[in-house]
Formats: sequence, structure tokens, C-alpha cells
Amino acid sequence: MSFLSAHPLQPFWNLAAAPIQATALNIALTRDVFGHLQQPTGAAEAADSLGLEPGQAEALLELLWSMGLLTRYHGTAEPLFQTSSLAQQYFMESSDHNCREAWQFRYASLQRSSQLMADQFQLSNPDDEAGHAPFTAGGSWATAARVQIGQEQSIVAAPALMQALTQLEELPTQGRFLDLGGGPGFLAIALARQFSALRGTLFDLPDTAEVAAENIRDAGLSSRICTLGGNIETDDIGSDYDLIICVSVMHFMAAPDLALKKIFQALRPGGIFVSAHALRQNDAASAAEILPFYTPMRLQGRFVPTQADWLTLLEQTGFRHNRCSEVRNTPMAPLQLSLSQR
Ligand SMILES: C[S@@+](CC[C@H](N)C(=O)[O-])C[C@H]1O[C@@H](n2cnc3c(N)ncnc32)[C@H](O)[C@@H]1O
Repeated sequence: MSFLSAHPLQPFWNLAAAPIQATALNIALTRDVFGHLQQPTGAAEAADSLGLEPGQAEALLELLWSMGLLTRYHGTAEPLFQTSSLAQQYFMESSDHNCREAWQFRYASLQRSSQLMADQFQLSNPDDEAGHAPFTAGGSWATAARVQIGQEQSIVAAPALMQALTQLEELPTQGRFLDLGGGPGFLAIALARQFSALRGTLFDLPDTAEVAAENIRDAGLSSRICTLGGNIETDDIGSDYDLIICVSVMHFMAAPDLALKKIFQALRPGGIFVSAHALRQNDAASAAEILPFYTPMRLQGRFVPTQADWLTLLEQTGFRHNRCSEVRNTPMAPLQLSLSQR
């Protein structure tokens, strides 16, 4: 089941992610990935022959597969990757149709032109704190919650998620909810507005929880939603919740299995856990919607599991009735909304 079609901003999120795909192709051509993958090869073996770390190779090969440049087979132990007929035809030196140098020339010259254009219009490089993605060094979640994630959540994510949540029959509409890693708080605000018998807690890092508290106060909902500042991995997140919602937060957990156990224990028996995260998909077209945005995170060692691995982890934690549906009109890429019961 999937909720709605893509957001009108989708082509523009894609534009922002296109440099990741272009960089991946440039890496592949520079390191002769297509020459090395003439036979179906696993990521570990490819890593060896390409001089990469196994995790690096896996993330790169999966991204190239989603771009139609590799074919992926299901091997017995791990997926196998082989140069696709398209890459064979256009990106191999030995081919009569080789366009490898042509593409790299255009790539480099358009990159230079883009920089020249920015210089001509005196566009400065955003080098201040607000310009950094918060998951890179120097970035701040609280600044992002106030500005960028604030916009994303209030204008795109919260309306999309509310549309999906209100269609879930099992969603508790009274009692206590927790928005774990809730950022600026607009989803918690929307939830409290929609269901007047729900009271909530928003948990996030202390500086970010303060931003949420301001937004909740501005929305006139301080009596129904409280905020709790802390670290999910080390601090108490409360207990006896009827509903826990967690959107795009697990990527940042060093030990996602332990975070899930904590979530499980914080629910009352029978309570509902709704998670919405980008999960890696099995078909190339779906993977192509997600990987340009999430491959850099994988390369930083962040948690971006496959949908199957996520469902297994939920089950191993003790959650029951786990199921996923897709929400397509979210910022950047579709999210998989999973619903589970303690
Ligand atoms: C990508 S944002 C998602 C925010 C919000 N859930 C949304 O969907 O818009 C990730 C959030 O997780 C929070 N976060 C990351 N690591 C955390 C940790 N260890 N403890 C508490 N919150 C954390 C960040 O502060 C941030 O608000």
C-alpha cells in the first residue's frame, strides 16, 4: 500500500541529490568499476580488487545498480553485481560506443561552469553553521530544527505523515504519545490538533527540544504536549506510552537494536510503535528514489537498513504484527512507515 503520489517539490529534491549520482559515476569510471565487474561479483570481492573498504564498495555498487549501470543478482550469501549492458556499451574502453571520456569531460566542465556561474552571481559558499547538514561535523540539529527541518517538517513532512497516520486503523487516538526525535515539533502539534484526546511528549536533544517547546507554545498546546531533552541512547525516554512515533531518527543511532529495545519497553503492553524511515528497497526503480539521498549517510557508517532487515529487527525486539506501507510525498525520498505492536 502506498500513500499518495510524489510531492510537487520532488523534482527539486532530486536536483539537489543529482551530484551524488554524478560523483558515483565519476568514481566508477575513474576506478574502472565496470572493467572489474565483468563477472557477477560480491561486494567483498569487488572491494578487494578495487582497493575499497567492503562497506564502501557495497554502498557504491548498490547506488550504481539503482542507476541502471550494474545488474544485481541474488547470490547464495550476498548479492552479486555485474556491469549492465548499458554500461558495457557506453562506458567500456573496449566498446565501439565508448563515451567514457566524453561523459567525464562534460561532468568536469559543467562542474566548473556551475562554479563560475555561482561566482558571477556572487553566490557565497554557505560555510556557516546553518549551511551544514547537521549530521556532518559542525552542523547543529537545533539550528536545523529552527530553520531547515522546521520548514521541511511543517510544510511537507507533517501533512504527509498525518495523512498516512490517520488512515491507520490501529492508531491510538487517545492516551499518551511520544514523538521520539521529534525535532521542531510540528508533527506532534498536528497529531494533538487532530486528536483532542491525545496528550504527548516530544523527546529530542536538549537544544532541539527547546526549539520544539517554543513552537508548541506558539501553537497554544503547551498544556497537552510537553518536551523532554536528552539523548535517546543514554537517557530515560519515559514509559507507558500508548503510541510512539519516530521519524527519520534511527539513522543516527549508534546501536539501533538497543534504541528499539528502549522504545519497546517504553510502550505499554499493546501499545503501537510507528516508525517512518527511508529503507533500502529490492527493486532498482525504488532504490533509485532513495539511494542518492541516503548513500552519503551509509558511507559515514549510518544505519540505512533494507526493509527486510528492519522488519526482522522489529520482530527480534519482540514487536508483533509488523507491517510497512510507503509514504511518497515526504521530503527528499519516500519513507516506509512501519506499524508494530508491543
Ligand atoms: C532528521 S531529524 C528528524 C526530525 C523529525 N523527526 C522529523 O521527521 O522531521 C533527526 C532528529 O533526531 C534527533 N536526534 C538525533 N540523535 C539523537 C539522539 N541521540 N537523541 C535524541 N535525539 C536525537 C535530532 O536532534 C533531530 O531532531
